[in-house]
Amino acid sequence: MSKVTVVGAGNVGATCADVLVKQGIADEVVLLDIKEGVAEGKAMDIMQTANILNINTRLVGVTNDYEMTAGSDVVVITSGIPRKPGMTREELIGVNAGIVKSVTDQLLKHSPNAIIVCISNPMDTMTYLIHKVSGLPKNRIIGMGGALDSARFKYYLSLGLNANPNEIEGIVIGGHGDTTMIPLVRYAAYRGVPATNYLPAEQLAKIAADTMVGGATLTKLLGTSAWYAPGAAGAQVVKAVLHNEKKLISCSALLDGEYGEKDLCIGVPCILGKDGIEKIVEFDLNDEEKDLFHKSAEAVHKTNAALAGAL
Ligand SMILES: NC(=O)C1=CN([C@@H]2O[C@H](COP(=O)(O)OP(=O)(O)OC[C@H]3O[C@@H](n4cnc5c(N)ncnc54)[C@H](O)[C@@H]3O)[C@@H](O)[C@H]2O)C=CC1
Ligand SMILES: O=C([O-])CC(=O)C(=O)O
Repeated sequence: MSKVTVVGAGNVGATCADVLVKQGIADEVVLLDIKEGVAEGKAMDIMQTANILNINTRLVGVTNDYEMTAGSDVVVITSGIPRKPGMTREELIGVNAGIVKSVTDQLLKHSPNAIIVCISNPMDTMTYLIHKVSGLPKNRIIGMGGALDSARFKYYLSLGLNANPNEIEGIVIGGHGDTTMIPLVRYAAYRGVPATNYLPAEQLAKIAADTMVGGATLTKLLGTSAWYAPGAAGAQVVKAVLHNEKKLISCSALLDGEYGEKDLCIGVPCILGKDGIEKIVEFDLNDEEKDLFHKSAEAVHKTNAALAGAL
């Protein structure tokens, strides 16, 4: 029996729970929110599709009842405020650090062996905060950002190539921020053939730039940040762990010398399996990519410094 808890029954959390249930990724899912009745209502609505869609997963919604989350194999943290148009993710740190810290403490009391997936923003810094407050081994804390950013990169590449997104390779590393993401254009490919063979450099540069501000673009259109792809990307990470898939997915991981950086969480290619982050894969970066990675790491360190009060 596999059990997953999703904290935060807002746009991202409810979508993640919905995908977990509809794809039958876990046997049991608990959706928890602090707002009275919201998680119960969303769980009820989702479960009323059970007969229509032939769902076998059991989903329950609870208001702040951590006893119900006990024994979870994976816990997903989406609680916290989203940004509004014109804001950066980093501006959310003041409110979200306190929420993420208290949620982590309560989750681990009831599921001491769980693998944690952090989605709340600013995600790299919230993932780092979870390391600091929990002291868990580094394989057990996964930041979800690169999975989404890579999906957006492949989406924009598919538009440029006029191709099926499922036949495209693309990965984004670095921080999950408007200016810190690094779409690795050199490694983008269509059916194994480098995208650089098909598209001119200026068009690839535009695809990379659109990917970097992918979240901001949606926030401007929607008035709040996106949820369908973020929720699905969260579920993709949960699935890789629960099903021991050994998939390579870009995730925010605690670095200890990899890519020449340490003491921060930032997006890098990770092999995900039953132990969480089972391996960090070091891609061969050229000088320009290395420089971008170090600049991205510097920016993430700077955001982490603002955590001082919360630790
Ligand atoms: N890492 C990523 O790729 C992405 C991260 N995000 C982030 O995810 C977070 C959630 O976004 P949305 O779902 O759109 O926001 P939302 O406002 O729709 O939902 C957040 C939920 O968290 C709940 N909450 C607040 N404090 C809580 C607590 N202490 N315990 C339990 N629940 C609590 C709220 O009641 C609310 O229902 C934001 O910080 C957003 O920036 C969003 C999209 C992608
Ligand atoms: O843009 C935001 O604030 C939410 C997020 O992280 C994303 O959609 O990439």
